[in-house]
Amino acid sequence: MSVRVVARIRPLLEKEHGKDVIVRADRVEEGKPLTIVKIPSPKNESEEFSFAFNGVYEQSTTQEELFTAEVAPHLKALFQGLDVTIFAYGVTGTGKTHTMRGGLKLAERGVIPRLLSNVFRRGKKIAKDTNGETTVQVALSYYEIYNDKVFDLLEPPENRTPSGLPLREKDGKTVVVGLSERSCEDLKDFEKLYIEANNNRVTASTKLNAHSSRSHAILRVKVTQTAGDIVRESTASAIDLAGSEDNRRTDNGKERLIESAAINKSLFVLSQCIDAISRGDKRIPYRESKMTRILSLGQNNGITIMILNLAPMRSYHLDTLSSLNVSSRAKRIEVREIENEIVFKQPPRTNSSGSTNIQRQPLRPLANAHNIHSGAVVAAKTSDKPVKAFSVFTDKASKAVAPTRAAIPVAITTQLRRSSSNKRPSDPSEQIPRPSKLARPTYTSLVRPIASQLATQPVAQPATQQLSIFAEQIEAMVEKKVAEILASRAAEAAPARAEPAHESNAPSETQISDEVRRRLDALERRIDNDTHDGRSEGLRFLLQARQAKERGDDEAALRFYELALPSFPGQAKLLAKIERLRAKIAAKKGGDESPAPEWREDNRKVEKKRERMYKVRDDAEDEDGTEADVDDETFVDKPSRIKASRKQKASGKRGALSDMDEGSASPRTKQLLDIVNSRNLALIRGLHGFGAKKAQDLVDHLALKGDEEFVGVTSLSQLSMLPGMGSRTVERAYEGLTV
Ligand SMILES: Nc1ncnc2c1ncn2[C@@H]1O[C@H](COP(=O)(O)OP(=O)(O)OP(=O)(O)O)[C@@H](O)[C@H]1O
Repeated sequence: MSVRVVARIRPLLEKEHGKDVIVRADRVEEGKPLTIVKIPSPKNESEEFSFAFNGVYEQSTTQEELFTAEVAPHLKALFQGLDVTIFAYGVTGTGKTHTMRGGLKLAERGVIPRLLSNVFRRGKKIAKDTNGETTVQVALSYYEIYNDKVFDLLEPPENRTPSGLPLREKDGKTVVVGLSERSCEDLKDFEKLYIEANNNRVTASTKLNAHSSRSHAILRVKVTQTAGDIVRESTASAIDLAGSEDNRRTDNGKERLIESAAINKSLFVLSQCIDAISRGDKRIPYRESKMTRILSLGQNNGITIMILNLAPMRSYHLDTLSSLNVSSRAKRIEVREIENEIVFKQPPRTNSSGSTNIQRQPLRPLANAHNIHSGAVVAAKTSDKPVKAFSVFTDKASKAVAPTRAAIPVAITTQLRRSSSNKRPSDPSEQIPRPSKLARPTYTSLVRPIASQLATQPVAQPATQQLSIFAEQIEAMVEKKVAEILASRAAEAAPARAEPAHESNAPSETQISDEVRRRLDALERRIDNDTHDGRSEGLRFLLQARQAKERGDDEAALRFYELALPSFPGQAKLLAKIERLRAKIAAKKGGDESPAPEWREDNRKVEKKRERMYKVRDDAEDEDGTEADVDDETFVDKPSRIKASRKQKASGKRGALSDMDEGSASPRTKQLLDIVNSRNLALIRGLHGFGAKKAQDLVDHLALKGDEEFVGVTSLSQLSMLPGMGSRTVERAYEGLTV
């Protein structure tokens, strides 16, 4: 089945009454359901573009109608073991959150509460119909992707680590490591959890939406049906994507602008993925943003429903065209529907009642299952369909041919019809001419003028090559534009910020926490840069344990230390920590009101540790043998990698960089620094040894520096000291440059 894409046009809000409405729903012919969205051409009002969808919902559509038509029919499949994904896509302020979450009143409740209500009802019915032989358990996880970092919404914000939770591929699915999961008994349970969790979500008021979501929110509802020792598990995912926005219209301040850049970038990657799939490319750029990795459009086995939210007014004209363009292509993604395997319970399953369930229960292979559909089986059964996990309906002739620009779905006016030889026969809705001329989905409207400029330039290269250059150019230009805007805003704000110097020499609270955060960030980046083996995962747990201890949350700290143990088996120091924490927690639970001597000792240690952290020494060494920050690393590698690299830095390595800096007039040094200071993502990514992440981190870091009196990176040594850099990286970049 292809991804089902439906469009929902929201009504005018009170303040919008009297505005010019330009988007309307239509049907292929009288008596048929609404499947077309019509919108005038921005260049010529008398021309109208038509976009075909699997369903179109008018302004008057209620929450219940949408749910009943689009989501309810898939509940049966969910209980049959299929995963179901529903996501809302669209420009900011078009009604995504309204559609997914909705209001508190019964009639206004959105897809998510209705989905849960139906899941509980169906679960109860199954238990009743089987006289309790089959039990149905529901567990939730809920997280957001904010500035391309994953944060658990079921945990309080103060538990967040600066770089968020890591992702990992497991059994062909992307999982968030360290995500908590809560079991949910009934709708009341869910509502309490959901409302609380939504308070943790990052939202803010922007000029275009008073309650704009600044993150992508992903709710996963795991349904586990157990009958004797047979367990069937499936997941419904409901995703409320943040909206793309035109920063010329938002008047966004710096923070909103950075968020906006992250949102627009991830949505741009999503549109690139959709394009790549619909072109039949081998390489789909999922990995370029966390959101697309998680969404894995077209790669998830199961049912996917994309709801495109639209605002009907003229003020959204170009944004609406852009999202119509992307979504109408998404319709062509084909997904295999494969049930999750049934699992035979061997040792009794420990189900997810705890607050931390690190990863999905692995599905064990089942030799004698009669109702497993493996990909191959399904493909064999449907021999006329491609074996790939996703594919695009294309004309035979175009299959072997490299896609050209003309092969990409294009918009044409209703007056123009395809010639019969050009028709796409496989999809009836394709009888509706597809729109063209429009700029391809753009990263943000910041780029639109650039994009249209590029789009109208004569095409000299082969079309495929030109498309990729086009995307890269857009990306590079947007990065540059965002950096420029940030820089100019920072420059404007600078005089206003100039304040009298602090009278005391003591660092302020914010300075301190910034410094601590920077160090934690640096450690986390190192973890991120490590390969995703057990060791880096272990390190991450150690980091989380340490942060939990800092907060005084010993139980969480213990949990994380225990989770780290498999990565560092038999480590005496780690075991000792775990023992100490267990004893401490047991003593606490024993109702001992006055702190035990051990407690007091620990508190003193925590105090000491805080003092040390606040001093923000570079050499975070453990002087007195008590638990210090780097303790956790010292039992990871002996001798500590950090110590070794510091020594290196202090001696030879730093010397090498200083040598390169010596001739700061040296063209190569200058060239490298120029590239860095350009903050141009594409250029920085081109440096030897810089991957996408490292380049992005550097650009982000430099953007944040806009706050300070920062003139740019002036030496290679300085560059090597920036978070995530290091002397080796800088040397490699330097050596890789040809002047
Ligand atoms: N179908 C609808 N009926 C009534 N009001 C709606 C509808 N859709 C959206 N709205 C209203 O429009 C406003 C914007 O909607 P919403 O916050 O859901 O947009 P959004 O797409 O999630 O925006 P963002 O991406 O900025 O988070 C809200 O006040 C919401 O209540």
